[in-house]
Amino acid sequence: MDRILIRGGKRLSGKIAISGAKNAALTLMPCALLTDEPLTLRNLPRLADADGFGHLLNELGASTAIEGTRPAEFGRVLTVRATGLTSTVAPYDIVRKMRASILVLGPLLARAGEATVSLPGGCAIGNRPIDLHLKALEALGAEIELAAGYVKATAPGGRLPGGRYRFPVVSVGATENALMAAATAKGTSVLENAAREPEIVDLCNLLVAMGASIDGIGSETLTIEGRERLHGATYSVMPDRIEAGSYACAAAITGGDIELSGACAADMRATLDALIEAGVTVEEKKGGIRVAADGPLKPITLSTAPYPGFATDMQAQFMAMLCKAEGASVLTETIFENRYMHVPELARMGADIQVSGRSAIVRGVDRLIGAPVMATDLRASMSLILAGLVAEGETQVSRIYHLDRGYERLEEKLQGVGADIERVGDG
Ligand SMILES: CC(=O)N[C@H]1[C@@H](OP(=O)(O)OP(=O)(O)OC[C@H]2O[C@@H](n3ccc(=O)[nH]c3=O)[C@H](O)[C@@H]2O)O[C@H](CO)[C@@H](O)[C@@H]1O
Ligand SMILES: C=C(OP(=O)(O)O)C(=O)O
Repeated sequence: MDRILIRGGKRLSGKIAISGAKNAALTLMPCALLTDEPLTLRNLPRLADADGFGHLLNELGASTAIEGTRPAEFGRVLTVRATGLTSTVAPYDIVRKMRASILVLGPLLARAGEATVSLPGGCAIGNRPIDLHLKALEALGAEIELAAGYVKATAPGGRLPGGRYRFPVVSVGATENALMAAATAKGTSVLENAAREPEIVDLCNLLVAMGASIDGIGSETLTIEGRERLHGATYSVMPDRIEAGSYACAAAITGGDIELSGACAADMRATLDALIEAGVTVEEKKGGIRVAADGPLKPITLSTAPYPGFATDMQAQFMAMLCKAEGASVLTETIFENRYMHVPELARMGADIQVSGRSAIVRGVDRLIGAPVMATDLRASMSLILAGLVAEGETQVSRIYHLDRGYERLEEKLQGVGADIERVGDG
């Protein structure tokens, strides 16, 4: 299996092109199931998860064609044609590898009046239930049965009537499923306490481009007037705010100066505010964001929260960065119960982190030392890369398939700003 080797200690400077967002791409791709016309997505990131989602769409009978596969290109253009569906089943083997597969539930139900999707189960970062996805779909009129590890959802008479649902807690995935299901319902649907993440706004904008009627985009109340049918569209995936935030942490931890080209500051205020609080310079420029650090980092206190709060997907990277702050920081993870798996790996590199329940005290250390470490999930993996960039000696990160799910050509981008990093195989 491939590993990433990093020889730490280089100050990073230069420009990194930010890719299309994984978490947007994986909610835009299932929209192709809502129409028999082609859906073209530009700026699709070259990621294992986007490819995996393409396979799932193929499994359901949609064709997928990708352009822009020249190695030098970052964004790709994907066209999905779901002219006729041949299956409404998302099987266990696909769903267990990629949790985002659950996002075909709403669109299949809307398009075909039925969907059978494997229950995703837990994953390394926590339990991750889907009860709210199911409750929201029931409120829109779906009948739901659970059997043999699968959810079977049906729209009585073939089309959902639509309805009102108030989410008891903010759920990104459940809001996405409900939005897609409501887009072609017979009547009007109202989703209250909906997630407001920029990826939800991206989804709403695509649905509107396909002919949907959605009011309240970007707010916690979404009103969707169901349309008889949606049409095809051409749409660009938004820039990845988590990838941009991760490279911002790379600039900060190495005392570097990086321009994140294509990053959208408005989508990542909480991350930028936290960087500024940690003593990092953040400059919003036309077409990107410059992040630079020339003094010691300051300790900060952070708590993850739904958008516009500080993203859970940035917690691990900040934890690595704060290992180099002068003093003790406190991080609290409120979204997932088990998102501290990077802590023992960072400790192997000399980090001083004490976890107590949902909070972690990170005491800054003078030196991190390179070591063999193991990636456990996507953002945990990135925290190990960040620590490796500043550690003395060599860090070897194994199980990097996690990174390939969410960071397009990571080592190439980091090499481009001066990091000593490479991917090596076992052989
Ligand atoms: C609000 C939030 O930050 N969501 C994050 C979550 O989205 P993702 O869509 O995976 O998770 P949700 O937003 O649905 O989960 C938010 C919270 O609600 C709970 N829950 C969710 C669904 C459900 O049916 N029942 C239930 O109890 C979850 O356990 C969690 O505590 O992980 C993604 C990947 O890391 C992030 O990009 C999202 O920003
Ligand atoms: C955990 C993440 O993604 P997923 O929900 O695809 O596992 C993430 O993007 O940080």
